[in-house]
Order: sequence, then C-alpha cells, then structure tokens
Amino acid sequence: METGIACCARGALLPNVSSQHSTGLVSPRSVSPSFSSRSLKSSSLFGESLRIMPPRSSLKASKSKNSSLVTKCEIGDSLEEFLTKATPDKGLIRLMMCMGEALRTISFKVRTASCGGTACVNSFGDEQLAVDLLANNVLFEALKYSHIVKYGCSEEVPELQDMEGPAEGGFSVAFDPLDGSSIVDTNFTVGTIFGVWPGDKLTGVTGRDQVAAAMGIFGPRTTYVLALKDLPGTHEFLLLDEGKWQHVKDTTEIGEGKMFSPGNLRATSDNPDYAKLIDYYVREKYTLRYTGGMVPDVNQIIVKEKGIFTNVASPSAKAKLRLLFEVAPLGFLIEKAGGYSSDGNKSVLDKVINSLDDRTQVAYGSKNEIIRFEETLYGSSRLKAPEPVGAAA
Ligand SMILES: O=C(COP(=O)(O)O)[C@@H](O)[C@H](O)[C@H](O)[C@H](O)COP(=O)(O)O
Repeated sequence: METGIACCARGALLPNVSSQHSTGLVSPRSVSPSFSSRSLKSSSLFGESLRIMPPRSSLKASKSKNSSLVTKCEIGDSLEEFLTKATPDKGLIRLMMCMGEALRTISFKVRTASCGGTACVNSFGDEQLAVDLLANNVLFEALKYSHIVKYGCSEEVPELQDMEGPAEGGFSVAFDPLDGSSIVDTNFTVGTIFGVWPGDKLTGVTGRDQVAAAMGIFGPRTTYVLALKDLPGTHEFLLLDEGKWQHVKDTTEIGEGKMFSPGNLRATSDNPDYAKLIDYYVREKYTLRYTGGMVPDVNQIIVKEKGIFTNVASPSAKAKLRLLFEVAPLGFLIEKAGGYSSDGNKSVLDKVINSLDDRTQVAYGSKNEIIRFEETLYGSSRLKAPEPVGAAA
C-alpha cells in the first residue's frame, strides 16, 4: 500500500494519541502504518462481542468495461481491504483512508467535549476550540496529508482553500465538518458530511459528478458510511474499540416502509402542500423518527432501508440546507443505496451547483415516497408511478 496512506495512519492527525490511549478508547496500535493487521486483539473487557466476525457476505462491484474492476467486497473487511478491492484509484483510496482517520479523531473529540452556554469545546494541542471548528481543522489537515486534493471547501467558511494537491488526476472536496453542532450538548447523534469531485471544480458541477461521498456518524456507535461512483451500494464501517474501521453493512435497496423525518416543519404554516403531505403521514400512521440532525435522520433511511426525510421551504421558512456541503453528498449516498432524492422536480444530483452557498429544499427516500413527495408538492412526478401513491388528491 502506498506510503501516503501510512502517513495519515501514523496519527499525524492525532496529536493527543497518548491521552486517547489512556482512556482505552483508541489504541496507538490501531494506527499501524500498514492498516493491515488482521487480528482484532484488544485488552478491553467488553470488546469481545465486537470481534465476532459477522457472516461474510459479498457484493460485486459494477460490471465495468474493464473487467479488472469487478471486485468482491466482503463484510468483515477492514476499510483498507474494502477500498483496495473496490477501486483501482490509489489516490481515491488514500483520500478515503485519510478522511477515515479524521473521522476517528473527530469522534473522540466530540465524545470528550465539554459543553456549556453557547458552545462545546475540546482541547487540541494547546488550544481550546469549539468542536465544530476543531472538526473543521482536522478535516483540512486530512485533505492536505492525502496529497491528492486540489481544493478543500468547508461549510464553516465557504471559500476554496488550496490543499496543494494536483488538479489533474486529483480531487476537490466539500464538507460540513460537524452537522448538528448545536445538538452536541444534548448528546444527540451528529455527523460529518463530505463529497469528492474530480479535478479542481466545486461550482459549475452537479452532485452526479461526485466520485465519492461519505458521512461520519458520531452516536452510540461511530460509523463511516461511504459510496464510490463505480461501486454499487452504500457501505457502512463500524469503528471498533481499537480504532479500526470494519465493514459491517451494504445497502443496495431502499424499500417501502412507514417512517418519516419531517425537517423545517414550521414551513407547513404557509405551505399548504407540505401540510397536506405531513397530514398524510400522520393519517397513514407513519412512525416519526426525527432528531433534527440531518446526518442521523438521513442515515436511518440507509440503515433501515426504508423511510422518507423532508426539508421543505415556504415563503416564511426559506430553504437552509446547502447543496454543495450537505444535500448533494447525502443525495449521492442515498441514490447509491438504491433510494431517490428530489428538490420537488428533479434529483438533487442533477442540480447544477452555481455558487458555494446554493441552498435547496430536499427529500430523500424510497421511490414511492419521492413520487408522493413530488406529486403532493407539484402535482406530478418525473418518476411515473405505476399506480397512485396517495396524498396528492
Ligand atoms: O443544518 C443542520 C444542522 O445545523 P447545525 O446544528 O448548525 O450544524 C441540519 O442538521 C438541519 O438543521 C436538520 O437536518 C433539520 O432538517 C433542520 O430542520 P428543523 O429541525 O426544522 O430546524
């Protein structure tokens, strides 16, 4: 494996590695240069259940013109094993490994943040930093260490930052460092979102141009959920107690099931069509599953393989979710998982990103849920339902 990955893996992003070790949360052994340790040894008392390997299943990568791209990614693989089978692109592997390292660091920092008043802070080197700013710094550091990223751009400061990697053959990455930073104190699940575009452009492109997207989910479990352009499905990795990412789930289909997550519900006061949609969910006895954090609310659709997330605008409650940093990467993850996305008329992956700050309303879910969403809001759906799905009449 390339030394660039090892460079990230040695803990360059983890200046407090020894203090993490003392907590027993993350062992320095977990940041071995090769990422290749197959034995999942640990001294933790209750860690044994994590080391029972689930049944090995496999997923074939897309049937590409290049038959060497047909790979077998197995449940139980480490992140590095998975990525090596999933793509021949060494630069992309290195980037996704470096981002995994950053997510591991952010997870620890979120978990140990002290919260009070207006912000949750943690120590990073000699500084006390709010956790969202800390996550921001860690991610920029990871992008630089990857040596394959030309521009990085964060929702915190939406301006292109030169990461000094190549434009030709390299990538540009947009990220929301800590979505849900305002609910860290309440101990709700929060997350990082990022999208990877080829080359040096983050505007004048669409979500469909992404070569990869991912989210880090910091809840009772820490997971790294990613999708790659040339690989079917969306793939979940669990952070084990020794710091290793283990492949635990593939999602390739989002089916039907009555579960809803209604964002920007205040818009129902002056958007009667959104009110009609919500009434439908209640009337049909859908289960409400909503945290107010977009990452866990969208992730549950991928994990449960059903449901609908909506964030609809109205004249008094404008769209606030950003296309580049949140909506397009999550759209990529949902659509690779076999789901659908919509801004009301089209897939969010077909929306041209005109400016770094573009905002949009959005829904993610199963096919029938997105048909219902489009029909209820705009009278028809481009997805052409085989039979009526309800709520629009
Ligand atoms: O942008 C988000 C969180 O912002 P922040 O806490 O400042 O990082 C998203 O997680 C959305 O706020 C969220 O998913 C939700 O859709 C917002 O709607 P609402 O619950 O109605 O405020």
